[in-house]
Amino acid sequence: MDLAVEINDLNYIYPNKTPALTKINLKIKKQKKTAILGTNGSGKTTLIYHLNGTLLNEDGTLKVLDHFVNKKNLHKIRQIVGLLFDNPDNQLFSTTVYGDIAFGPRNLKLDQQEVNKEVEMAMKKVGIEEISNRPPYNLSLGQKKRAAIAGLLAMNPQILACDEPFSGLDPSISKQLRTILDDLKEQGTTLIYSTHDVDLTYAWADEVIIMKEGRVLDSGPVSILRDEELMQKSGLPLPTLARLFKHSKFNPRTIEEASKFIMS
Ligand SMILES: Nc1ncnc2c1ncn2[C@@H]1O[C@H](COP(=O)(O)OP(=O)(O)OP(=O)(O)O)[C@@H](O)[C@H]1O
Repeated sequence: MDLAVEINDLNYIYPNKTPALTKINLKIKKQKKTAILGTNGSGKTTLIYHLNGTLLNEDGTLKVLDHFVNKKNLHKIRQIVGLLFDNPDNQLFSTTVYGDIAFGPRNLKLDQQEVNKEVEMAMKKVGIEEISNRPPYNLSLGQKKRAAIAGLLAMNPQILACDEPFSGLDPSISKQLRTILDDLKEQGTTLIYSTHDVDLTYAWADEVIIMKEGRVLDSGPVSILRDEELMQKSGLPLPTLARLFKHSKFNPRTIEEASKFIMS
């Protein structure tokens, strides 16, 4: 199996002694959309922050594309894993969108022409060319998220780890962002995102990791979200379509699939 991330016996306790992750063992596949799903406080963000070394494990091991995540490796790890923060204001600091996206390539000491090329490519992938000269602080949330993603894409990460990427977005902007992320996956990027949205995950993700109180309850293909006992343990509801089609031999994951079934 081609692995993007491999985690063995990872524990993490915050400095104030809150245990946030306990005995995490996980394998996350390459070039898939993997959701980290759990109720508030279940450890999703803490886990995502470990993927690029924003938080460093105290014991256990974490590897991304066969590189150990540790203090010595951080430069390499952050080229491999782009981390999208929940709040894009924590990611956008320049006076223009262009400046923010150019920050990473400039740090890599690329010449101006190469920087321009990376920035233009990244802006094109998320469709924000027209706001290149705007200051990030007065953009809409959807624009800020796209600008922050472009900043990550300019570094050509193989893995994109997104903390609650869809929170606060209206349905149409959320859909637009999913299309952008789908295109990135098509181009070979591995996507890992945290969420507590079971319906969105059931419809969109390939794989799911279910967290509860800092532990992994279960992981596997999204079909595990149909397991009532598991979902009850997780504190999350069954996906609406799984509930509706509980007694059917069909398992539609999207409204489109469900309506095809109903009309047939
Ligand atoms: N900086 C911190 N210092 C101390 N404890 C923290 C810190 N950040 C998170 N925690 C605690 O760690 C545990 C896991 O929190 P985490 O933010 O990872 O959960 P989450 O699943 O992402 O929650 P949410 O969905 O609400 O964002 C919680 O008990 C939380 O209170």
